[in-house]
Order: sequence, then C-alpha cells, then structure tokens
Amino acid sequence: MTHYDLIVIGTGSGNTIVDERFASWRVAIVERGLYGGTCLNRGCIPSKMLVLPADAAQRAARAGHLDVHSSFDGVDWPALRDRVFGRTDHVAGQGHDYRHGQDGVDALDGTARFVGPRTLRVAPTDGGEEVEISADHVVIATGSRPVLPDVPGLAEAEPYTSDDVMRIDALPRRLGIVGGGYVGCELAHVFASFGVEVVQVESADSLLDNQDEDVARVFTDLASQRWDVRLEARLTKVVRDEGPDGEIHLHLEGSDPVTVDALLVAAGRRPNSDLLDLDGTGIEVDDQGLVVVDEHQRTTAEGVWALGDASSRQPLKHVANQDARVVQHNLLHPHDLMTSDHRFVPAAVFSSPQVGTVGLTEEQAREQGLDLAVVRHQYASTAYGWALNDDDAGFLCKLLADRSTGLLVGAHLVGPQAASLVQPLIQAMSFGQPVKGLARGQYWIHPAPTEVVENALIALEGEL
Ligand SMILES: Cc1cc2nc3c(=O)[nH]c(=O)nc-3n(C[C@H](O)[C@H](O)[C@H](O)COP(=O)(O)OP(=O)(O)OC[C@H]3O[C@@H](n4cnc5c(N)ncnc54)[C@H](O)[C@@H]3O)c2cc1C
Ligand SMILES: NC(=O)c1ccc[n+]([C@@H]2O[C@H](COP(=O)([O-])OP(=O)(O)OC[C@H]3O[C@@H](n4cnc5c(N)ncnc54)[C@H](O)[C@@H]3O)[C@@H](O)[C@H]2O)c1
Repeated sequence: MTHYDLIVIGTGSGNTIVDERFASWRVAIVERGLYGGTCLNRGCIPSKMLVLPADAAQRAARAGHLDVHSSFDGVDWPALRDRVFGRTDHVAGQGHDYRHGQDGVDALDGTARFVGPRTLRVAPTDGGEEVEISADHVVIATGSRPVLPDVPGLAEAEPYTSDDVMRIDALPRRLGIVGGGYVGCELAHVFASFGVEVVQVESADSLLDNQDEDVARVFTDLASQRWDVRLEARLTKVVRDEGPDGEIHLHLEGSDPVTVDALLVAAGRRPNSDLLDLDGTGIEVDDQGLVVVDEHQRTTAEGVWALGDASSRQPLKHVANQDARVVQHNLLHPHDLMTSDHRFVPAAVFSSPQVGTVGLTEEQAREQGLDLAVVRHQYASTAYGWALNDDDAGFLCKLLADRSTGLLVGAHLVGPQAASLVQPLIQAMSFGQPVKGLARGQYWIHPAPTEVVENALIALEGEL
C-alpha cells in the first residue's frame, strides 16, 4: 500500500487544490471520469455555451418589437454540439495529461472507496487490478449526480439527464422536461429556442419555485408564452413505445397526458457520498447524503476534508471553488485555519429571462420577522428598459432591506443581464455597506443597464 501526504478524490474543484505550494507533498489524485468534473464536462460551461446561441436564435426569431425584420432559420446542431464539446473535451484532456505528467503527483484513473480511516481502494477505470492507498489527509471532492424520481416506467424509458442531453446526435421534434428548476429552465430555453417543442412538467405551482415569489411569477409567465408549462403536475407513469424511435407517454396527475420523442429528467441532484463506503470511517453524512463539515471544511473524521457538491447545501460552482480555496489554505496552514463564508452566496439562472439573486427571499425575510423595506423596480422605467421595448414583460429588480440595520438582506432580478446586474448588490451585502449612500456615493454609467440597480437603490433608500 502506498502512503501519501494527500489524496484528493475528484477533479472538479478538487483539482484546483494542488499547486506549486504542494511541491514537497506526495499527492495522489483519483478521478473516475473526465478531468474538470461536472462544471466543465456536463454542467455550467457546456450549458452556457449552448445558452448563448439560444439567445441569438431567440433574438432573431423575436426582433419585430425592435422594428427589425429577422427570423430564426435553424441551427446546425451537430456543428454547435461539436464546437462546444470539442473545446471542453480538449480542456479535460489537457487537465488529465498535466496531472499524469506531473512530478510528485500520482494521478489514478479510477473509482475510489473507503476501506478504513484515510485508506482507500481504487478500482482502475480500465479494469486493471485494484490498489490500496492511504494518506495523512484525504479530500472528498466527489460532487453530485442527477436523481431519477421513483416513477413507474421512468427508468425503463431511459430518459436523458443533464449528463448526456447536451451531447445528443439530433434535436428531437418534441422534448419533455421533468423539473422546473435550474437545469430544466436553462435547457428548456436552449431547446425551445432551437425550434424543439418543449413540454415542461413541474410539481410546484411555479417554475423556479425556490426563487423569490415575484421572480418566479415573472419567469413562469414569460416561459409559458414560449413553451408548454405544466404546473402542479405530478408524473405518475411513463410508457415508452417499442423501437429506437418509440414515442414516450407521460402520465400526469393534475394535467393532461403528454407524448414526446425524448425526455429529460431535471429533478434535482444528490451527493455521491453513498458510493464511497463511508460506514465505519467516522465521516458523517446528513439526511440528504451531504458530508458533514465544519466552518473549516473539516469532516467529522481526523484528516478528512470535503468540499463542493459533496458537502454543500448550495451546489454551485463558485461555492465549490471557494470551498476548495479554504481546504487548500487549511492544508497548508494547519495552525492558521481559514473559515468558509457561505453568508451571501449568489446564484443565477441562465435562461431567458435571466435570474440573478442573493440573500433572503421576501418570504424568508418575513419568516424571520424582519422589519422589511421592499422595492420592486421595473426595468421598463429606465432608459435601458425603453431600449428593450418589452414593457409588458415585467422585468424587475426587487430589493429587500432590514430597516433596523439599514442593510440589504436580499436582491432578486429577473430580466436581461440579471446575472451581471446583481453583482454590485452582492458586493454591498458582502462588505456590509449600508443602503444609504450606495446609489449616490458613486457614479453609475448612463444609460447602462446598471441604472436599473441604481434606481432601485434610490427607491429603497426612500423606504428606510
Ligand atoms: C447542467 C448543469 C449546469 C450547471 N450550471 C451551473 C452554473 O451556471 N453556475 C454554477 O455555479 N453552477 C452550475 N452547476 C453546478 C456545478 O456544476 C456544480 O456545483 C459543480 O460543478 C460542483 O463541483 P464539485 O467539484 O463539487 O463536483 P464535480 O465537478 O461534480 O466533481 C466531482 C468529480 O469527482 C469524481 N468522482 C466522484 N466520485 C468519485 C470516486 N468515488 N472516485 C473517483 N472520482 C470520483 C467525478 O467523476 C467528478 O469528476 C451546474 C450543474 C449542472 C448539472
Ligand atoms: N445556473 C446555475 O447555477 C445552475 C444551473 C444548473 C444546475 N445548477 C445546480 O444544479 C442543481 C440541480 O439542478 P436541477 O434543476 O436538477 O434541480 P432543482 O432542485 O433546481 O430543480 C428540480 C425541480 O424539479 C421538480 N421536481 C422534482 N421531482 C419532480 C417530479 N417527479 N415531477 C415534477 N417535478 C419534479 C422540483 O419541484 C424542482 O422544482 C441546482 O440546485 C443548482 O445548484 C445550477
């Protein structure tokens, strides 16, 4: 058995830990799939590389309100898909080759599981002989995977998930999407923009049900104008006709049945901890399968750390990256531990419209009993909104402040560029800047979209 100073399991954000400062460490990195993990290979990056062409297609199809004559004449899907994955696969290959050629690092292509405290057995991906390794420190950076709800016939229908739907050979004529969260709403926009007839099924009473209610309502209204949205609809049975081109029939409680040519399940993800044989290692998991960590990303077992989707209630890439920086620092500075800051984690939904959000929703703030000032500022009342000429869309910037502290507690935007426009609000919250003075204490470029935020802040100041 080879003993290391450090073993990292998973090369998503886990791969960012080992840099030149670990030159004197003996390190093993274990990866069972493509280097770069979910974000690079089947998550953030390919999905956003598809969203951009989808935005272009949507603009071409719908520029009449801007007095422009244009139309969407089709997409070269194989070319687009190959461009996207040609790039990401190349980067994944580079990452793999770099680690395999690196002195002081043993890069093991295989699946790791625990067989004892800080001791792992690795089954090589090529089917070779298993090896046992141990280390002073082990980092669990094993991410998460899509879940298939337990619905009769669903697994047998062999639906796509986000793992494979972006690499399909040809666009289906009709696509069913189960789930109205991040993945469902981003990919519904992609496929609908490319001319696919999308039916999206969501058991809640709105899409993006976890967002602030006003944001979810605006998003759901606009999405429903573009594709068939079935809300409060529970999937009860799936039947797939025989043959490779067999139609798929979705039986729904609360809605009429639906027939499609392909099905995407986007009903959430679960951490991969259940595949690590953690029993008997002292590494605790919670009721959702998340590895339990403290504020320094330490698990309940000595010398074992966890990060990202394996341990986070906010399974987002910027969180996984920040967790990895904390683990990295703490490995290097055991007597000066750094603390993870998960107070103001922002998120964006890269659909159309976009959503950008940070902090409490209005419902959450009211549950906490805060003395709340609330502003709903419409894009349509700014110069950028006039240029958009989409006054009925309802694009808005909603801000929430606590009157007792004068601080922002939540910011939620739905509309063009929302993912970028939320950034000054994230900054204000992160640095504890009071609402008073935020708008007038700096210049805001005229007539940039940021005036939406400036005007919302001015209105909020008036409410305090
Ligand atoms: C379609 C989609 C779009 C997304 N878009 C965004 C976005 O726009 N913005 C955003 O912030 N987040 C986005 N996310 C979420 C983001 O991708 C994840 O939060 C992030 O990638 C998690 O990183 P990680 O390092 O924790 O895990 P991962 O990137 O999943 O890495 C885990 C790695 O561990 C390996 N592994 C697992 N078990 C073992 C084992 N036993 N042995 C060896 N190797 C193992 C896996 O093969 C994998 O490579 C998206 C997710 C999806 C699915
Ligand atoms: N832009 C981004 O940052 C981004 C993009 C994609 C994914 N992600 C991450 O990936 C995670 C997983 O995304 P996701 O969209 O799979 O999950 P999600 O939790 O965002 O949404 C899943 C949705 O599916 C619905 N659902 C579950 N079972 C259902 C059923 N049987 N019938 C009908 N509806 C059902 C749920 O009510 C929920 O609205 C997200 O939580 C997010 O952290 C982030």
